[in-house]
Amino acid sequence: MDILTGVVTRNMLQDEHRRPKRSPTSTLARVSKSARLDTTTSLVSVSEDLSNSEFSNYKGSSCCEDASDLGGDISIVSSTTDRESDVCGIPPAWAENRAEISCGALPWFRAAQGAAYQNDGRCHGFLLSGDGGEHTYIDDEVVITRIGGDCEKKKGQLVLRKDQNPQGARVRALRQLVETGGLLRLIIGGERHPLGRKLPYKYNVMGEFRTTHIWEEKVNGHAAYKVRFEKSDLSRMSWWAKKGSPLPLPVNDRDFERKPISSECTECNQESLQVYSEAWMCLHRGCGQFGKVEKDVPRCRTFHPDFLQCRSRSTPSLKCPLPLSSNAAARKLAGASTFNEDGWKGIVCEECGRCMPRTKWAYWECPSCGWKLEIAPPLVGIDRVCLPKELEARAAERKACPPLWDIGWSVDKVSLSPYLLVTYRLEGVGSVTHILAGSDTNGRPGGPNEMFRQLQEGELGLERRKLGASLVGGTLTAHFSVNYGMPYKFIVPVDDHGFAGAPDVALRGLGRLVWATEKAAVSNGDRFEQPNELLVLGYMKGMHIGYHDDGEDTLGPTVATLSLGAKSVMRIRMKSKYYHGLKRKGGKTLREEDPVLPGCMDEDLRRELKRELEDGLIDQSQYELRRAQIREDPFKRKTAPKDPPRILELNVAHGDMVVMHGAKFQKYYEHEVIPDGNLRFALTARYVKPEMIENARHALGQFNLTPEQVYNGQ
Ligand SMILES: O=C(O)CCC(=O)C(=O)O
Ligand SMILES: [Fe+2]
Repeated sequence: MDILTGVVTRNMLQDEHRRPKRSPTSTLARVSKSARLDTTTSLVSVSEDLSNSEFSNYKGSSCCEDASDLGGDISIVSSTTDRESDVCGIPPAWAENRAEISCGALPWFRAAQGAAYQNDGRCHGFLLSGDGGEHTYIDDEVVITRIGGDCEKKKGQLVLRKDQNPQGARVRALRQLVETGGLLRLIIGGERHPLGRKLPYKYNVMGEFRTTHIWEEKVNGHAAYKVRFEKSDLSRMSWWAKKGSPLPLPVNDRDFERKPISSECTECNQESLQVYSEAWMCLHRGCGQFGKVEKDVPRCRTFHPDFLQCRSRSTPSLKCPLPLSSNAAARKLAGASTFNEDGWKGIVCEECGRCMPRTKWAYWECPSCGWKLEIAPPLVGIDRVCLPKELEARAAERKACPPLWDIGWSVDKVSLSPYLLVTYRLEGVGSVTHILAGSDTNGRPGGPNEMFRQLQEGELGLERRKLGASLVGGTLTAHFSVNYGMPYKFIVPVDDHGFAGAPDVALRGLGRLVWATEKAAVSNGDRFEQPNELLVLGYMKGMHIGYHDDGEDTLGPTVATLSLGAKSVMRIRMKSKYYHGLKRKGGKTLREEDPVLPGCMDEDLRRELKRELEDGLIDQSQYELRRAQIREDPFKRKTAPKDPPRILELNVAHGDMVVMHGAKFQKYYEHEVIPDGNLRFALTARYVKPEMIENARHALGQFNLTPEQVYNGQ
C-alpha cells in the first residue's frame, strides 16, 4: 500500500490474514427483535462462497465502508484489529474518548458535547450513545433514535423536561436533510452504546446515512422528536453487522416500492405514519389525539416492519459535503505555515484509523500504533507575526493600559529605561508589573527577536496535556507546554527536564525573568526569591490559556512571564467566589472567609458589616444572617452580572514581561491570555518551594547562567 497516495492494491485486498474470520453463513436472516412480526424480512441473502461474492471487493477485513467509500481522504485504514468484537468488520475511524472524536480529526463532528454536530444550519454528524436509552433501535441498515437535547438527568437516565422546540436548530437541520435527501455520518459509542454487540472501539464511525423521517412522539408527557436514518450504500455489508451475518440482499433484488403505512387522523385530518406495530397514532402535537392509542393496546415498543424495511434508492452522486477526515488539510501544511488552526486539529491515523489530536509540537503521533505525520515547520520570522509598526515602536512610545477598575497604578519611563514600567497595585493583595519592551531592546543580540527564532529551531519537547478538570474526559489544553527546572503541577515525573540540559534559549529566558522578578519583588518592598522553574508555552493560531491562577501551594508569590512572538491580551479578574462571596457560583452558601476586595459585589455593605463584626457590635450568627440578607437582594436583581468584571486588560507585545506578585493575588484573582496571531511563546518563571518537593528532584532546579544568559535590563 502506498501510504501517500492511498492506493490499496488488489493483493492487499486479498491478503488472507486481513479477512475477517467468518463462520459459515447462516441461511436464516437475523430477524431483529422489533421486526419479529415479519418473518419474510428482505434482509436475507445467502452466499456460502465468499470468494465469488461482493465480499472480495471490500478492503481488508472491513467488509464494508472504508475511508474512500466515505468520501474520505485518508490513505488507508488498516484492516486488522486485535480487539475482541462481535461484529464482522472495523470502522473507518474510531476514538477512545469523546475528546478524541471531536478533536477536529473528523471535520463533520466537532461537537465537544451533545449528539449532533451542525454547521451553517446543516447537520453533518450524529452520535448514537447510551443516552438514547430504550428509544434507540439499530440494525445493519437502519437507525431510529431520539434527537436528544432538552433533557435532564434523573437517576442516571436522561429524561425530557419539556416539549422540544420545532424550530430548534437540531430539528431544523435534520428536517432539512429529510427534505433535500442530503447525507450525514453516524458514530456509535460511549459507555452504554445502543447496539447490543461488542464493538471494536469506544467510539466508532458507522458511515454515511440519509435521514428519511423525523417525527414527534409523546415521551413522558412531552412532545419529543425522533429520527430515522438509513444507510446510504445498501450494496455493502455494514461493518457493525454481527459476525456471521448473511450478506445484504443485492440492490437489484430489493423492493424499493415498500413504503410505511400512512393514515389520516380523524381529528386533525393530517397524515401520520404507522411507526409501531402495536398501533397507529397521530404524530401531530397540536392534535387532541396526539400520541393516543386505544386503551387495551400494549405499550408501543416494536417498530412496524414496513417502517423498518422500506428503503430509498441510493443516489450515487450524493456524498457528504465534508471529507471523512481532516488529513488532507493537515498534509497541505507541509512546507506552509504549520501554525494556523489546521495545525493543531486532529487527524485520523492512516494505519489504524484512530482519531488523534495533535499533542506534539512538530508532528502527529498515533497513541495506539505509533504512526506519525511529521511536517517540517518553516521558520517563521518575527516580521510574520508582528506588524512593522509594532516592531518599530520604542518602549517609551508605547501606551500603558489603564486599569478597568479603580485601583492604583503608575507609569514610569525612567526606572527600567529603556523599558516602560507600568505598575498596578491591589491594596493588601499584591501587584501586577507590566514591563513594556520596544525596538530598543528586542533586536539586540540574544534578545527577543533571536529567542523567537531559537524557540522554533530547538527541540523543546512542547506537548499538549490533559486538562485536569474538564466536563469532557480526555480534553487537552489549548496550548503546548514543557517544563524546565523544578517539577511543576501537571507535569508527570518522566517529563522532568532539569536546567542542566535545558536549551540556551530557555536559560536566556530564565535570566531575563530572574531580573524582572527581582525588580517587581523589590519595588513591592518584599524579599526576592530567585525562580527555579520555567514553563514554556507555545501557542499556534487560535490557541489560548483560559482563566486560571498560579497559586498552587508549592509556589512562591511571584510569577514572571516573558512574551515572544504574536501579541496577546492578558485579562485579570477577581475569582467569582470572592466577587459574589459565595462558596459556589450560582449557589446559595456564603463563604466563611469574605475578604471584601475592592470592586467586589455589594462592597460597601459587606465591608460595613465586617467592621461591625470586628468591632464586636454583632456576633457571628448576626453577621451571617445580615450577609445572607445583603446577598439576597442583589441576586434577585436581574442585572446581577454572571461573571466578575475584569480589573485589568493588558496588551502584551513581543518582548514584554508581566510579573504578578503576591500569594493573595493568586488566591483572589485569576488570569487568562488570548494570543492574537500565528505563533506565540510564553516563558514563565516561578519559585517552587523545595520543601514541598522530594529531595531527589531538587537538583533539577539548580542552574548556573553564563554571562550572556544573565540579564541586566539592557
Ligand atoms: O501565555 C501567557 O502569557 C501566560 C501563561 C500563564 O498564565 C501560565 O503559564 O500560567
Ligand atoms: Fe498563569
